Order: sequence, then structure tokens, then C-alpha cells
Amino acid sequence: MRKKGDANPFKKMPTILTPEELMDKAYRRGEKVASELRTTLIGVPKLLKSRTVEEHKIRTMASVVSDNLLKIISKTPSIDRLKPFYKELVEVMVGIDEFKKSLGAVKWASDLVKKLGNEYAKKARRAKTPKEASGFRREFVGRTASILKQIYPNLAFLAVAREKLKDLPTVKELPTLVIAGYPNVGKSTLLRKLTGAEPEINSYPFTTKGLNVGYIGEDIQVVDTPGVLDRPLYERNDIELQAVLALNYLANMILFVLDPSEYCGYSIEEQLNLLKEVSDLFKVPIIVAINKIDLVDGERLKEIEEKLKDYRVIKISADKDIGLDELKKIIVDELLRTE
Ligand SMILES: Nc1nc2c(ncn2[C@@H]2O[C@H](COP(=O)(O)OP(=O)(O)OP(=O)(O)O)[C@@H](O)[C@H]2O)c(=O)[nH]1
Repeated sequence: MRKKGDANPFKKMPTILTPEELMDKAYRRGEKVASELRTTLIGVPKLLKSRTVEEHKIRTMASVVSDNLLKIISKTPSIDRLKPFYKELVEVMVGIDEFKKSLGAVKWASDLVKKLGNEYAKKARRAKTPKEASGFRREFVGRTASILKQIYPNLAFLAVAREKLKDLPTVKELPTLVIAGYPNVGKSTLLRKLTGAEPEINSYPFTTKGLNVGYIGEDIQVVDTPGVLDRPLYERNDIELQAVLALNYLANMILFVLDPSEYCGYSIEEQLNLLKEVSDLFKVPIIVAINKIDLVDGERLKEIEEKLKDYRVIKISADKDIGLDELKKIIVDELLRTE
């Protein structure tokens, strides 16, 4: 079986501190180390004592700042190694270039603060007077604060990016069926019936409803897309469209659900137009499920099937459990075969 891949890779990104918060944290840790040291250095000559205290203060502050920045980088997934689905969404939501640039700036600052920490710690250790030792420490603090100020825009960008990206849907790296169709045609009923359990609800960029994800056994992922693939594309702005297009990287097969009873509130013509759009947009096999067959007579069904001659069609009732075993078999055969 294929590796399942993990959850949304941005979930692990740490909270990004502001420069002030980070300096504060470093300062407090430095003070703590210094006060602990002072108690162990009672009786030590004044110059030696202040050299030691300042050196350790500098080293502590440098590593708090440098490690904190480094943690942002190590806990952020490498953009170049992201799955195409996530990569596409990062591009749409925050921009890959700016994202990489900001991480680069953070790395630069982390390295520089570490280097300065070493330099100033050595200087403090060799200071000629206690005043000079504390002067070196103050200089180090000033330079560190100004480095952090310089990367403030990058940190702010990353904080916003994290906020947006941490809620991306959790999808696994499995053969995936994407369900499309107008609202109320029976998509979520079908998802529930196909996957057995209540689907996991994930948010999805630029929609209010999100993605619902379920699994057929351990091998197939089924994604329902309320608010994403359920209305004509011309009604969407560019950014929404790109979020729809990102599904191209997720879908191995589309199940388009059609409601022949039109109780969903959309005419057959409207539904066929959306089907045409979806099939033009996605370069993967499409199956059309004519749902709610319990609500229409045979004559009407024939008429509709006639209009779907170009598609692979299956007639079902999600609610009344008609044709679902056959549909499931088609999905499993198709997805595990094309894998
Ligand atoms: N009679 C009948 N009703 C059905 C069938 N399938 C779904 N329904 C009903 O149709 C209504 C809409 O079904 P949903 O599964 O919520 O539709 P949806 O497409 O997920 O709707 P959105 O979440 O708004 O996109 C519900 O009241 C279902 O009970 C069916 O095969 N026969």
C-alpha cells in the first residue's frame, strides 16, 4: 500500500514571535542565567565575575534568538518538497517567492545573531573593566535588536502565512475521488454512504464550507467539495478559480452527482453545463452518478441518460441505497487500477 503521507504540513509551524517579544524572551533568559551565576560566584574578584556573567548572558541571549528563528525554518515544510496540491495552494494564498524570501531572511538573521553572540561573548571574556564587559553586552543587544527590526516585515509575513496555511485541509497521499455537483444533489449523503463514517470536515481557502474527507477502507480517499465545485466557474474570481484548479493535483477521478428530480433547485440543463465545465477542467476520468432515481420515472431517466451519452453513467439513490455497491466497485477498480 502507498504511504499515507501526513496531515497538512503547515500544522507544525511554530507561533512567530514579534521582534519585541523575542528580545524580551532573550532578555529574561539572560537575566535568569546571570542571577544564577552570581550566586555561584560569590567571593570571586569583581572583574572576573562581571566578565563571566556578561559572557554567559550574551551566549544565552544569542542562542534564544538564533534557535527561535531556526525553529521557524526547521518546522516549516520545504516548499520544493511539498506535494503539488499544497504547493499550488501556497502559491495562491501567500505566494511562493515571498514565502521563500522571508524564510531566507530569517535564516540570515539566525546565523548572524549566532556569529555576533560568539564574537561578543569572547570580547566580554577579555574585557578590561566590568564597565567594558557590560558595554559589550549592551552593544550585542543593540545589534541583535536592529537585525530583528530589519527582518520584521519577513516575520510579519510568515506570521500571516502561518495563520492562513495551518488551516489547509488535511489530505492524504492516496488515490482520490473528488465529488462534484450542485448543492443539494446528495453529495454529502453519498460521501457518508460510500465511506461509512462521518466525514472529517476541513476548511478550504476562499470557501465557507470547506472540504469533507472520508475513506473507503484504507486505500481510497473521497473528497466532497461543497462550495468549491458546485457552481459555474464564470461566477468565480481568479483566486477562487485557482483554489478550484488546485483540486486538479488532488483528484485521480471525479464523481459528478446529478439530481434528475431537480428538487435540488437546479435544472438538468444547468447541471449539465456544470458537468461540461468540470470535465473540461479536470483531466481525469469522470463518472456521472444520476442520484435520487427513486424520485423520477423511467421515461424521464431515459431522456436524461440520452443527454449523457458521452459519459460513463451509473444510476443510484444515495438515500435509498440503490446502486451503491456497484458504484463503489467501479470506484475501487478504477482508482486502484490507474494508481
Ligand atoms: N429521495 C432521495 N433524496 C435524496 C437522495 N440522496 C440525497 N437525498 C436528499 O437530498 C437532500 C440533499 O442531500 P445532501 O447530501 O445534503 O446534498 P449535498 O449535495 O451534499 O448538498 P450541499 O452540502 O448543500 O452541497 C437531503 O435531504 C437528502 O436526504 C436520494 O437518493 N433520494
